Amino acid sequence: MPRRRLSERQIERIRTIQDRRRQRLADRTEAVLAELEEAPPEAGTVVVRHGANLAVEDEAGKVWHCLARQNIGEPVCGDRVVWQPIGSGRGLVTALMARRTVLSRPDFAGRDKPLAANLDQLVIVLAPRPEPSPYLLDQYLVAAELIGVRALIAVAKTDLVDETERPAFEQRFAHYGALGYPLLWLSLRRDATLASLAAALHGHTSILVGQSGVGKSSLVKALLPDREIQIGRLSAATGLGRHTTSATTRYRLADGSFLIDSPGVRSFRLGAIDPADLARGFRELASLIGHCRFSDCRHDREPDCALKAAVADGRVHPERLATFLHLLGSCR
Ligand SMILES: Nc1nc2c(ncn2[C@@H]2O[C@H](COP(=O)(O)OP(=O)(O)OP(=O)(O)O)[C@@H](O)[C@H]2O)c(=O)[nH]1
Ligand SMILES: [Zn+2]
Repeated sequence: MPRRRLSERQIERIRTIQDRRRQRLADRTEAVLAELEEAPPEAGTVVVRHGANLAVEDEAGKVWHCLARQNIGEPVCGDRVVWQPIGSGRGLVTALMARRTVLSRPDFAGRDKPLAANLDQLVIVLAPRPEPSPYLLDQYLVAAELIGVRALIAVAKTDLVDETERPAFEQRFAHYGALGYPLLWLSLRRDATLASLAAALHGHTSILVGQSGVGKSSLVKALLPDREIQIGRLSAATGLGRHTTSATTRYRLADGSFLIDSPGVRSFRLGAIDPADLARGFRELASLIGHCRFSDCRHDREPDCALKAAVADGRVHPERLATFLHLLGSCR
């Protein structure tokens, strides 16, 4: 079919429509820019991210629905940002401040993907059931050491242990206390106030991690009785909807401390790490590395191994060395 040429009049009309559109866009951009110039940049914290949308809390505690400028990197929950209001309760994030700490998880392609920033405490939850795994606990501790955050061991559901078995059960974790990791014994059945845990969270931005079934959700529920209200406030301020609740979110605890919650992060595992980094992850081993007779000691059957000597005289718990060697094996 031959192509029909547009008449002069039709072309003129299309031009006019395009011009008008262009003008409207220019006016709007100018209005946004004018407002940007008027409103000084402010600091804020990302409470939750949903795709390109961010809920940013300003220094006065008000939440703004923001978009981020494209060239500034990817802000995540907990990030400190510079932003400016751009009218109708919305804001534009113009810069990402340096992160003090960041918790990442490898994505499907094995690349580290940041999940939460600026947290300062990892609360590792375990329980009598499911059976605690020292190997998993050590991996979380290594992660905390490498990220540079405090680690706290919270043993939940302790009511499941008989009084007679209790000393032996507690003894299994005593060496972690000796390493300087605080140990908390919790039971929602016996003491739902969680006073000791609340005290340990005071002044920190914490995150709960641990294997499925140890009671993390129950602890979060008890710590955040107003979680639904906080979610409602966030979605009202941002219009992002309640489906954002499955995203990593920073909640405010009763005393003003923060708890970052994300179902996905709760069971994160240690990603691939460098052997040198691995040694930094074990407090008691870091200073022993390099003191074996052989520089390439595998800490296995070699004579004069500093690590095995430390286990033999009780300075290092055998389970800790076993985890270290197991993880070292997977580094190679
Ligand atoms: N006996 C006892 N059971 C508890 C306690 N706290 C939680 N539970 C139970 O333990 C089970 C697991 O608790 P959750 O809070 O769902 O565990 P979770 O770690 O969040 O599990 P995932 O969501 O799979 O990661 C539930 O049946 C809880 O009711 C407690 O203090 N004592
Ligand atoms: Zn050695």
